[in-house]
Amino acid sequence: MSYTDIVYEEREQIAYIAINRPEVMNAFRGQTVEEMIQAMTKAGWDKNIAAIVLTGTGDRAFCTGGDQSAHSGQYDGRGTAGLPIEELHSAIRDVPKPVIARVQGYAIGGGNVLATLCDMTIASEKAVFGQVGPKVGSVDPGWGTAYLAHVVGEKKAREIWYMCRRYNAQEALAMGLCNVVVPHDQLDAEVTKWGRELVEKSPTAIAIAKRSFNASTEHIRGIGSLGMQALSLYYNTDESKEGVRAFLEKRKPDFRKWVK
Ligand SMILES: CC(C)(COP(=O)(O)OP(=O)(O)OC[C@H]1O[C@@H](n2cnc3c(N)ncnc32)[C@H](O)[C@@H]1OP(=O)(O)O)[C@@H](O)C(=O)NCCC(=O)NCCSC(=O)c1cc(O)c2ccccc2c1O
Repeated sequence: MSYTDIVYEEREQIAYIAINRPEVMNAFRGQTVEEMIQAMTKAGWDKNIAAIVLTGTGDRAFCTGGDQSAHSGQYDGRGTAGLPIEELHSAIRDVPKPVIARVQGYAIGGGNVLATLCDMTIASEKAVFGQVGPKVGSVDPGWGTAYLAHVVGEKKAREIWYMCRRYNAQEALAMGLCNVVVPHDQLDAEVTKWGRELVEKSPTAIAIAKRSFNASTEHIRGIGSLGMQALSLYYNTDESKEGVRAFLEKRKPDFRKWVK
C-alpha cells in the first residue's frame, strides 16, 4: 500500500510510523487513521519486527489530534464519529509487540491519547503534552480519559481534562506520562537504543507480558465504544460546533450560549 498521510519505514527490525501532515501539526483525518491502522497491523503481525515506533514528522508536533479543518459536525472518515479511531486504538493495544511513542513536540488532544496508549513514551525536552477537548467541543470517552487515570492517577487525569493546560516534558515525566526525557538532539539515538534492546528480547515473553498488562484495563474498550456513540450525538450539537468554529476562527469559544 502506498501512503499519503504517513511515512512507514523499517530499520533494524524496528518499524517506524510517522504522521506526515506538518501543515496541520500532524493532526489526523479519516485517511490518516486508515493508513495508521494498516501500517500498525502490518508491522504488528510481522515476525521480523520487534518494536513499533509511532511519531510525527518535523519538529513541531507528534500529533495534535483530529484535524479541525476536516470536521463539520462529524469528521471526514468512517467510524461512529467520522474517524475509525477505535480501530486504531485497538490495533495499538492488540499488536503483540511494544509500541513506543517518540514525542518530539506537541502531543495534544487525540495525539495525547495515542501517546498515552503506546506501551512506552520517549520524549524530547521540547515535548508538550495536554488535552483540549472541553476547549474545542470534544472529549475522548474511553482510553483518553479512563485509561489516562490508570496511567497518571485520578486527580491528575481529571485536571488534565477539565483544565486543558499544557505540560512540559519534565512535568509529564513526573506524572508518569512518559518514561524518559532526553535532549532534543538525542531523541532518535535514544529511540534506536530502546528499539535495539527490544530486538534482543524474547518476542513471545513480551507478547504475553503485553497481553497481561492489557487485561486489567480491557473493560475500557467497552466504555470507549459506548462513549463514541454519545460523542457522535454531541458533535451534532451547537455547543460542540462552537468549539470547532472558535478554534478555526482563532477566538475564545462561548459554549454557555449554546447549552440546552
Ligand atoms: C497544538 C497547539 C497547542 C499549538 O498552538 P500554537 O499556538 O503553537 O499554534 P496554532 O494554534 O497557531 O497552530 C498552528 C497551525 O496549526 C493548525 N493546527 C493545529 N492543530 C490543528 C488541528 N488539530 N487541526 C487542524 N489544524 C491544526 C492551526 O490551525 C494553525 O494553522 P494556521 O494555518 O493558522 O497556521 C494548538 O494548535 C492546539 O491546541 N490545537 C488544537 C488541536 C485540536 O483541537 N485538536 C482536536 C481535539 S479533538 C481530538 O483530537 C479527537 C480525538 C479523537 O481520538 C477522536 C475520536 C473520534 C472522534 C473525534 C475525535 C477527536 O475530535
